[in-house]
Amino acid sequence: MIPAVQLAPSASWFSNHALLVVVAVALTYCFVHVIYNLFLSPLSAIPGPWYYAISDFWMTTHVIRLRQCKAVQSLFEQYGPVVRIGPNKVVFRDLSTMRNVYSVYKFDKSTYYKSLLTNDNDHAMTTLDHANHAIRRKSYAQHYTPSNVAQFQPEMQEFTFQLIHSLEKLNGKSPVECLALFRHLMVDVVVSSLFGYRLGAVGRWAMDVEDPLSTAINDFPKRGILRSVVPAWAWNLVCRIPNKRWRQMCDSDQILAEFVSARVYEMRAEKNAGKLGDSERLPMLQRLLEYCYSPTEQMPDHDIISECIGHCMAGTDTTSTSISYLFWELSRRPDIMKKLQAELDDAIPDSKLLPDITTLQELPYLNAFMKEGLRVYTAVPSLLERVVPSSTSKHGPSNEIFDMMGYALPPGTIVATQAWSMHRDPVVFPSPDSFVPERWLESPYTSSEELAKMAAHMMPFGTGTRVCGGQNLAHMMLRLAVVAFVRNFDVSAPPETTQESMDIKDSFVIFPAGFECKLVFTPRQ
Ligand code: HEM
Repeated sequence: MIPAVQLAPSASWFSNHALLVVVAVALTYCFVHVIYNLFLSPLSAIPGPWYYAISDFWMTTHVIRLRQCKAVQSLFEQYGPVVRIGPNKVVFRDLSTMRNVYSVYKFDKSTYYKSLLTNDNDHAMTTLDHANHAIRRKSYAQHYTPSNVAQFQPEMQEFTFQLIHSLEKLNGKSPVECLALFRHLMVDVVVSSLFGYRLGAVGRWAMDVEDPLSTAINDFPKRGILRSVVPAWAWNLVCRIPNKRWRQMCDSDQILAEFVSARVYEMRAEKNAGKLGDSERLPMLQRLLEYCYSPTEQMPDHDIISECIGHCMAGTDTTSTSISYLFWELSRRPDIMKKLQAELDDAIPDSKLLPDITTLQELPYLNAFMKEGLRVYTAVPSLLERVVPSSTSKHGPSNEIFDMMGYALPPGTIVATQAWSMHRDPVVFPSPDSFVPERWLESPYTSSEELAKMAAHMMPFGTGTRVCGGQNLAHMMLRLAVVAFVRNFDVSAPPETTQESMDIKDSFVIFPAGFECKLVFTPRQ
């Protein structure tokens, strides 16, 4: 017979009460965590709801409900310009802090941006630290200078008028879904500027034939969200669900990578064969193929591929959603439409022949409309997260504390502001929720100082060293699309497009609550 093993009295107590012990340790941990975050953390003096200070859970509920930027805005309205929204996260709405964080001290980005990786690899937007980003940015910066972007005007106009001709055939008889319409336009424009390649997405849209690349670009962010919530082991199973549309969404990253890789290998082959021209109008890819990180290190192909996918993603839905919202606004504001049409009829005698962009940049009411459009409907209204560094001194690490409007923030604190709130500060923009292009026109009621103050608060393309790389291209396409469409069409909303269906939702970029923006474009008499 095997003798029974006698446990020491204390060991047997623990084994009998194991669950109790675990619960007690967990409760003590939670208690210490709560007490620390509420009373002892260096951030505890910062205003904000107490429950936000102890957990990121509360802000996550707004993220899931696709209303983070509105939630942050109401916290500013309640608690003032600095608010603690998590145990380690502080948001601000203040011009000089914005300059310090993004432009003067150039804080590194937070790890949030890793959720935007393409091809499982970094591109400029996801490169967190300032030094590595500077090397990445140099690879493409020349491509988007205003003068270089202006060289791509002929294609931009051609694709825009291709759309206009297709819509003229519809003769205003049925609504068109603008998000898809302008996505196809932007896919053609971006692909042409990146690769010098004519994709024909607009042509396919006109023939009601699916363009797989445009679909993949639309699917890619949804895939990213799904991928981040499904455990890695389950992802392969999820992707095997036998539904064609579903599989297409799961494969969107592969579709994009295959398309871009094909362009890279094609152009590299041409380069090796000495067949690449040296014209002044280079596609961005040609610049990347020639770019070196250091005198001995060329930019590798996998970085070139993810950089190009990054630009396809960053440039397409942002611009097409902005254009869609501008037309939605015009569909319900005939007063603005009339003023725009009057100015454009005057400046553009032949509706099918647009003048050079420099002429279109000098039209005062159009300029005011574009600024107000970017203020109210910026496609990226979201928190642009940065991390307080170990030192803001140029003389190296010193563990000094960053002073944000009187609050001392230790290194590692995540700080951010958002365009949604900078653009809706009622002191700078009276009646901030109203769409008023006239606020941008100098008048007896608006001084040049007020105009300068409004301009300084605008950050539709971000701000500082990480500002949108393609903003000149975006500005140009927004303007060309508005001018060409307003000159040629009247626009109205069908009954299914309503204030509710167009309510702005955000998941870093914006989209309408109804996931579509149907409008009717009727050729002008
Ligand atoms: C209305 C249209 C657009 C808006 C509102 C927009 C907005 C933004 C914003 C806010 C950022 C900065 C993100 C941050 O600081 O975290 C950004 C970055 C970027 N955008 Fe855009 N964007 C637009 C169009 C475009 C276009 C057309 C392209 C190129 C084809 C583009 C390429 C990029 C790139 C490459 C970056 C990363 C910049 C870097 O870190 O070097 N964007 N964009």
